[in-house]
Amino acid sequence: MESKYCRESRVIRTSRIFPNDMNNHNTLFGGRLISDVDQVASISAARHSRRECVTVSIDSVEFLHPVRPIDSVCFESYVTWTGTSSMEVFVKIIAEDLKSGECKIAATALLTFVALGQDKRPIKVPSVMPETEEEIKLHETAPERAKIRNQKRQISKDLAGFLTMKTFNEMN
Ligand SMILES: CCCCCCCCCCCCCCCC(=O)SCCNC(=O)CCNC(=O)[C@H](O)C(C)(C)COP(=O)(O)OP(=O)(O)OC[C@H]1O[C@@H](n2cnc3c(N)ncnc32)[C@H](O)[C@@H]1OP(=O)(O)O
Repeated sequence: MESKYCRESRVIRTSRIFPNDMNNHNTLFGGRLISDVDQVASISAARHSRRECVTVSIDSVEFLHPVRPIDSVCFESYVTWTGTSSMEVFVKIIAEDLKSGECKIAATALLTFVALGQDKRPIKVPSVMPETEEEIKLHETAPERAKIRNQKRQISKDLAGFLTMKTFNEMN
């Protein structure tokens, strides 16, 4: 299977902030930002695999600076690394003060998507060829993050096996 460059899965989307997107601190609501991150990242996963993709894990979201009503917000995402059917997607969120032009990295996120075949089961995806310094850094450090993800997944599975539906069943 052929490999693909990070730039082939790159998505860039810039938006304004509207009153409905704000929290009670008058800054961008974190949940709103995560929803947009998932949307943008899912397009990168689809561009890389040209398959239907599902989010299996939002691995990290770091809120570094609040986004204010005067800012525009730019999402940049691309696939950094792939396993067999899984793809790690990095998202960088840049806030631009539209009055002064000052730009800040407001947040970063890493997500994992899985490509599905016609049978809705995981299917193999192309590997990644990084080119820029940032892409190379993210690509080289990805196997270690994948190892941690798999450990966390096992812990979550073990916990799910232990959880009870008792309260839910009693209340419904
Ligand atoms: C081309 C265009 C088409 C257009 C078409 C139109 C459709 C337009 C739809 C738009 C869509 C928008 C995108 C929204 C995205 C959602 O909103 S998706 C909704 C939320 N997500 C879900 O519901 C996913 C639920 N999970 C699942 O269904 C199953 O876990 C899956 C994905 C089928 C995988 O099944 P499984 O039995 O767990 O498979 P398994 O072989 O164990 O693992 C497969 C891979 O997934 C990885 N993995 C699984 N779980 C995890 C986890 N929790 N953490 C990390 N890695 C994991 C494994 O490590 C493995 O990786 P590889 O070694 O293959 O690289």
